[in-house]
Amino acid sequence: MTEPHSSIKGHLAARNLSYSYGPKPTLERVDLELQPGTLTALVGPNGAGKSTLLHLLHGRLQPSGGTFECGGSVGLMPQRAAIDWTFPITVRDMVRLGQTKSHGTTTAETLLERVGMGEMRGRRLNQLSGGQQQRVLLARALMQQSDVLLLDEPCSAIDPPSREHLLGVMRQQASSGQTLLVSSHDWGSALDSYDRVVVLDRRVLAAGSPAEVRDQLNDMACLMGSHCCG
Ligand SMILES: Nc1ncnc2c1ncn2[C@@H]1O[C@H](COP(=O)(O)OP(=O)(O)OP(=O)(O)O)[C@@H](O)[C@H]1O
Repeated sequence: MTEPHSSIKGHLAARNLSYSYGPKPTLERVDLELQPGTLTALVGPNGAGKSTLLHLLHGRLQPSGGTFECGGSVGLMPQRAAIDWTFPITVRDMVRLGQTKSHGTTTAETLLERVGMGEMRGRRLNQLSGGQQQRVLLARALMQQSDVLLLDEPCSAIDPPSREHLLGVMRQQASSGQTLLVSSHDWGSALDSYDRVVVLDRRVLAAGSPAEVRDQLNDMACLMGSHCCG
């Protein structure tokens, strides 16, 4: 007998998902499928609805239409701007706040080492640079040990070596079976860091491997009369 998708750990499927903050729809009939152990980029212009989609999938917002199902737990790494960095705690305590399982098998120290912040575990949050804040947020998100992890712009405002480091950590997570969906402003060859890419602008405009998505967008631009396809 075929196993229903929703019971497969780390599988997530959304069908016709819609959401509006006001009279104008923010998301319209979004379909999305994430396979276990994959790293997917969610890209689109400012205001495309990327954060809104992540909050729907995390259960913080209720969809106005459509359904989604997920096999297992869902964690979220919020945008850096959503955090009060003046809160008077250390880096290590901040990461520990991510622990949602009472018998978690990983420690804040281990995760801080993985994101390259081991030596800064005793620092106060208000002493961190933007890139260091992103590393701490990733470590805190990994503390949740969720089956699916949604990351809201984890690579914004960081230097290229830090981006490579964080993407390397995300890739290791996917290799060990976690499903990751990463909202990003990456474009061009930077998309090749991901297994799959979903392009969102209120609706899903394209989805597939990085090469397939580039082709789909090129075809669309050609249909609209742009000169992109040479
Ligand atoms: N709490 C809110 N109340 C009303 N409108 C909102 C709210 N949050 C977001 N919006 C609007 O919904 C739309 C989608 O916003 P969202 O933050 O999901 O987009 P995004 O793709 O993540 O953008 P960015 O890349 O700039 O972070 C935008 O027009 C935004 O102004």
